[in-house]
Amino acid sequence: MFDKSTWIRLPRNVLVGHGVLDQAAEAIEELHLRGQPLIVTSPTPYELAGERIEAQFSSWDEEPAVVVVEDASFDAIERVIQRARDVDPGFLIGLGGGKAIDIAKMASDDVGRGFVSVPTVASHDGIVSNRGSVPEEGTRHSVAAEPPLAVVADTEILANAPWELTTAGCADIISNYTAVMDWRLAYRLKNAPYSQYAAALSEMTAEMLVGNADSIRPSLEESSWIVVKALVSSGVAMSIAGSSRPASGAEHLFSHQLDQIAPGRASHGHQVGVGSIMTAYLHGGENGLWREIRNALASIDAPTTAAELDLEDEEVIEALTTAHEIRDRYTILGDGIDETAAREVARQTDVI
Ligand SMILES: NC(=O)C1=CN([C@@H]2O[C@H](COP(=O)(O)OP(=O)(O)OC[C@H]3O[C@@H](n4cnc5c(N)ncnc54)[C@H](OP(=O)(O)O)[C@@H]3O)[C@@H](O)[C@H]2O)C=CC1
Ligand SMILES: O=C(CO)COP(=O)(O)O
Ligand SMILES: [Zn+2]
Repeated sequence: MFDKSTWIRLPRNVLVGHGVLDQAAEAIEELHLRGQPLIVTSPTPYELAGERIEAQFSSWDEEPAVVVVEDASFDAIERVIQRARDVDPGFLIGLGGGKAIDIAKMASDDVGRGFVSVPTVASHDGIVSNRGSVPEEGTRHSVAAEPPLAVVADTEILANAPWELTTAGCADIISNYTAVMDWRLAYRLKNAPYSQYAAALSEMTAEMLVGNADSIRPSLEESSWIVVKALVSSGVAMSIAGSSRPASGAEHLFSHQLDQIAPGRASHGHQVGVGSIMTAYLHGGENGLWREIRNALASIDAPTTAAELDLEDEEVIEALTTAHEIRDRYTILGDGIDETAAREVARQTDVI
């Protein structure tokens, strides 16, 4: 068996636009995928788009099987894997937000079938990436998985999704600035594996999103288009790198730690956005990029303070001082930031 860890695996058909949901089966057929589809979804996306997807397979030999998951958990993945073993599908379709898509992604890996991502929210770059992430007992397990074979992102549906989910997706992209800074630091100081192409793509994606921030407005379909393209691009950067490094640095460690300290309080994207303000400050000090990041987040209505994340100041300090323990990934936090320094950075950046 060859070592596939260095292969670059990307989605082949990426459909982004108004009404493309109705082209899902065509995009799938074009990939020569055969057999019964297994749709993995959650309640709201199923209600919004389930019938339209199912109808497209009515002329196929076998109509789709459907499994609706309520929560993102290992139990839910196990249930989907069991269903997939019973159904023996040709491929899986993840229809929904990060919950349904991650579960479809991880189950498809387990049963050795491809999967197609049909996002109904643009909440983070997991909807197109080669990473799966499932919360369990207050922690989050981030694992390597296969990226989707195709992505079908209907901007009409995405534009009608709750605005906070779209701003979370934007913030996840804006955080690429600091992720790349951390990655370069780790490359220089620790000789961490580094890809110039992936870093440049990730940075450019954040720049383009910030450059288009004025066009990112609630219920404006163009906004969803800009955000999804950025999420796809970020996912591609991760696939080129073979890791989440281009899109996940200390700001993500901070967010993962918050998921343990204050589970369910704020979304992934919003947490990494605030983390990015503080880690940019640590990288650049007074005159750094942190103000630009904060202004970009504020301009798209994303949180920039602990209070806007519904967090106590002390929870932010605890997450900052313990974030380096989350995983073996060198960042600007080094082997840990002490409490006085954490308080200083959070105060200087107006996070607390
Ligand atoms: N792979 C990765 O790299 C990453 C993965 N994640 C994972 O992703 C998950 C979080 O993703 P997120 O997308 O926020 O969560 P969900 O999939 O839970 O979606 C968020 C909410 O939006 C609802 N919803 C979905 N689509 C629509 C729509 N079009 N209109 C109105 N409501 C809608 C869902 O309803 P309902 O529950 O009824 O279906 C849910 O209440 C977590 O499991 C997290 O661990 C997070 C970051 C990165
Ligand atoms: O959220 C991600 C990138 O935006 C994935 O990163 P992690 O590997 O830290 O879960
Ligand atoms: Zn992220």
